Amino acid sequence: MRRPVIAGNWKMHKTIAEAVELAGALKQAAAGIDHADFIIAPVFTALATVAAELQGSNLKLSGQNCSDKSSGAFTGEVAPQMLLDAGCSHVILGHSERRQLFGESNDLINAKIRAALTAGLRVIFCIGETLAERETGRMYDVLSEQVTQGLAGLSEEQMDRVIVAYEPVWAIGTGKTATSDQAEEAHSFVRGLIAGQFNLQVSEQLRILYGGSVKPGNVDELMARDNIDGALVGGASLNADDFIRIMNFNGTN
Ligand SMILES: O=C[C@H](O)COP(=O)(O)O
Repeated sequence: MRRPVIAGNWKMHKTIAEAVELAGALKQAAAGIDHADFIIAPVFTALATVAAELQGSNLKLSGQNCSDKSSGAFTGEVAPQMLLDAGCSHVILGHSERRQLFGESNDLINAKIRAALTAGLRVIFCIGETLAERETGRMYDVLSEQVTQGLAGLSEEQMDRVIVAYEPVWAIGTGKTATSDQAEEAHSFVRGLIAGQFNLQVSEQLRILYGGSVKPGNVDELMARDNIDGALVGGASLNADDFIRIMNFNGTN
């Protein structure tokens, strides 16, 4: 049985004060629920302050990105060790916005994943096809490349600290969610890839989250599917009521 994960990616939103207020509300809500792991990913500048707010909470803290280097003359970068230092247990890597807007390649994402795992972080590794890739029948090739190259060289022990998030790019921030059938099909394909690249046990233990316009109104249906182990939520994670409803999903698989 895989323990579900509900993660909120706050992207480039919220001041430190706003982040602490939202984290405080979520901390209170999370205290009463034990059916999943809960993770929030505020902006870098709010991490340490939010970490202090989350003391004693079952809500975990994540960075939204990190460098593949541990220190040095890399202006504007943040090392994995620095995320740990700020109170993070997780980091999101390979998000489609990083791939598309900042030109991150599968190789760079692989280097970041290795660096993050070596430092002791857990990784939420994002993959997903664009609409053009889906419509031209390249979806499976794209997912296959992202998984194979992104997770190249990782050990079984390291895979224990990796969560995959399948986020079809066409569903992110568009209000257009993949149907639960489309998501289940992609998740099942990804689990098969992991079985081939590692082994059956690693693939059975891997938690695969769905991301892309997850809302209070569709989370239960998604969470009810066999291969959907959680959600990576963008827009709806910025509102306490919406995210608390998502944390309280009803689906069973
Ligand atoms: O990381 C989260 C995803 O990009 C989903 O964002 P969204 O829920 O706003 O579609």
